[in-house]
Amino acid sequence: MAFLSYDVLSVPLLAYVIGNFIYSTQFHPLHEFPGPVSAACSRIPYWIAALKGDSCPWLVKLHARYGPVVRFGPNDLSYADNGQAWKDICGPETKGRKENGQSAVFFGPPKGPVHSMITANRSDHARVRRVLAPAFSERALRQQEPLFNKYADILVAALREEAAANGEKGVNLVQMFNFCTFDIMSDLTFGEPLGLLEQRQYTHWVELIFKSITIMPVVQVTEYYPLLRSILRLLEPRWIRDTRVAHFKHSTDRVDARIARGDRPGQPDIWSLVLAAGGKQQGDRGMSLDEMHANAEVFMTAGTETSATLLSGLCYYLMVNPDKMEKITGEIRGAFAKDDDMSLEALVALPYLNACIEEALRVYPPLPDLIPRIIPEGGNVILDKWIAPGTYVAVHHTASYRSPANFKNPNTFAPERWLGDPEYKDDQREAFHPFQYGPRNCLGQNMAYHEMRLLAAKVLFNFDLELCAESRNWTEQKVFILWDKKPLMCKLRAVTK
Ligand code: HEM
Repeated sequence: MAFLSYDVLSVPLLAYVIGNFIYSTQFHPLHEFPGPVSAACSRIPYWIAALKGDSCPWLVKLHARYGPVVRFGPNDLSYADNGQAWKDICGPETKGRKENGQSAVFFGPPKGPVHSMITANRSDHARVRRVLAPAFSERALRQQEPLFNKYADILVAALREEAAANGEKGVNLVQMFNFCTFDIMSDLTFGEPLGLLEQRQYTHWVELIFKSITIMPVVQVTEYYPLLRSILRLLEPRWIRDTRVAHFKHSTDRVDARIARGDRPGQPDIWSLVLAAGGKQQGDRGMSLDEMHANAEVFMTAGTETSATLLSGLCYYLMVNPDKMEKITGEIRGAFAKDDDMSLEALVALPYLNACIEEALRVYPPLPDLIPRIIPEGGNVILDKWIAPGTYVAVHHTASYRSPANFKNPNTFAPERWLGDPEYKDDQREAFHPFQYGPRNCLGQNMAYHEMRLLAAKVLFNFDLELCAESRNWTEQKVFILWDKKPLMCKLRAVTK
């Protein structure tokens, strides 16, 4: 009897496996694209890598083996070409071509009643982006300069205290940069800091932001399989739902309080610039209060950890490349007599600082993996090949930036490649888009550059940095959408001027 039931179950299962194998590898619209057979038949190999935090090196290896286009799941293509794929995948809608959509599976369901700009449909995205743009313009950044300076100075003072208190034990730079970028963004989004630099510890709310990012692959698995999603939603313990609601409410309450308080004279934040430009109108010219809530959450995740990651990576690569460290500190310390001289404008003019930031974005991009788009109805052409609707397509950041076909000596930290060094004349710069490409690229890109220049310059102006032995292999990290960063321990010695 047991033998019979075994047969009853195993025969259809075997038929499914064989049928799926034949369809996936011979008849599926993507069957001609190279990649592992197991990945063509099932998304499970990708999920295993993603859940272990290994999807990034897994995809880099697949590109090294199969070339610039890899089929890494039944409906999934990853690209690492010399730049055209960015245009074909993330470029704007044109007359004959629809925009590829954002993936709801990748980003998960909205936290509140409406979508943030990240997952909004094309027309809502364009409207919200237009409304928010004045708060991220060069003009706005100049008005916000005193705020950036204030936190940069608090960071330097906090580092001085930590260095004095910890001596040879070292200071965790990852944490200090996170404290600073969260304080800055909270001031810009809620009109008040979180006080992290002051208290030198994360609040529960910030810890939950980090946790919600690391569980993203789990959310993605459940979003990918609708039945699994429905079952898990039914089984979800009440406390998880309550925590999610409370977390979102924490930021909506803060936005509401900020709006009720009104503007702080002479201290423009994001909302004062948006509201001054007529932002909070209903209809097609403004954004609703729900949208303000949803996008405040985005600013607090997209605009904090990313810049802190780059700054940590930059310091690490400089510490392990003493010749580059000497050049950059020479440039910064030679250009300014005192901290107050470091204006955002003056820092734009430092070539080596800017080249080091660019190179750190290449070797340690804050979003190292891929952000997929979905091919819309009717299909789209990518790299001269028609791709069927419903396919997930993405450019892989790390595979593109570490490809020897795109960058000479790809694993070497060489800021000189951004300064016209003839050795790097054949580098494929069009492949490099750490802030993504097209109408949904990073809205905060200019802000990020100014912030990173300022914080890097202030730290390197005031301190000599030395890597602690325990952080020697710091870049060996897992990736759960973002780098799962270990502490970056380093000894700081105040520079005497
Ligand atoms: C080194 C620092 C940063 C990096 C590498 C970075 C990277 C990115 C990337 C790759 C995207 C595209 C995501 C997608 O395809 O959906 C993005 C979007 C975005 N980023 Fe950044 N970002 C950084 C800093 C910032 C900062 C400081 C802000 C300020 C608030 C910010 C705000 C945003 C926003 C609002 C979006 C969504 C744009 C849209 O959907 O139109 N980012 N960022």
